[in-house]
Amino acid sequence: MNSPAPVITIDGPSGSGKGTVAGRLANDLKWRLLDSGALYRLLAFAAANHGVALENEPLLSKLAAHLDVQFVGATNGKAASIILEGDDVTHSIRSEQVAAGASKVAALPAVRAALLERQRAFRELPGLVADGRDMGTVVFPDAPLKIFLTASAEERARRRYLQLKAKGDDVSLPRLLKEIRARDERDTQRAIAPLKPAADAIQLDSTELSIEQVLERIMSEIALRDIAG
Ligand SMILES: Nc1ncnc2c1ncn2[C@@H]1O[C@H](COP(=O)(O)OP(=O)(O)O)[C@@H](O)[C@H]1O
Ligand SMILES: Nc1ccn([C@H]2C[C@H](O)[C@@H](COP(=O)(O)OP(=O)(O)O)O2)c(=O)n1
Repeated sequence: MNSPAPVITIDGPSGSGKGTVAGRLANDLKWRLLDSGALYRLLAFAAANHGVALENEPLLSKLAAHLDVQFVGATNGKAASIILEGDDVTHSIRSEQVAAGASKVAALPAVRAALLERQRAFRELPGLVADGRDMGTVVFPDAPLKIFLTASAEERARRRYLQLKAKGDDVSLPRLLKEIRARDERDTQRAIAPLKPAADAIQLDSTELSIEQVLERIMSEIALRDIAG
């Protein structure tokens, strides 16, 4: 039997650098990229469009199963654009309001079940880099390399502040810190697939590391395991 495509999972809380690092790795390795958080964001966004309450588990899981989404130009690195039901939502799903909604719908077991196979379908040769909360624990438990990326809440809020400000958003640092803490709490305390490191994950605290230093550490783990050809 052929062995499955290798997967590198990068899990961790908001602002730890998962998306940036996953995108860079996928680009360098020429592997596929799964931004699993985008799926939960898209669902929260679609729910708002269709007037579906964020607590309505049966309807949300139906919506999740039939989510009409295209990741355009996503051969490697980040998707150039994300199209939901024909509309370009690449930027609109990145607000903290949508993120809070994503964190709410993500706590519903039927929603997670509806999105599971869609996520696993991203696993293709030569390999996949997957970022999220439960990539190493639930979606790809057999991944040969699992990273759990963290940073202090203050540093993560500071990074998000700079990121949103650079986009021209009207943001407040104390409010972002509060929102990040609320999301951390919801994501770590939920009963299903909570945010936590897999038993075999390598934990990296990026508070005092640059993006390049985080990448170097991960590249050395890849080399140790000989998983990227
Ligand atoms: N190690 C780091 N040092 C400084 N800034 C970082 C670091 N990692 C990521 N960033 C920046 O922080 C912001 C959030 O990073 P992102 O990758 O979106 O985090 P996540 O996907 O974990 O929420 C981005 O603007 C990114 O450039
Ligand atoms: N694998 C995943 C990915 C995201 N989620 C949920 C929980 C998160 O707070 C939201 C948004 O995730 P996303 O990774 O886009 O958020 P950040 O970029 O880290 O701020 O979705 C999840 O439950 N499981």
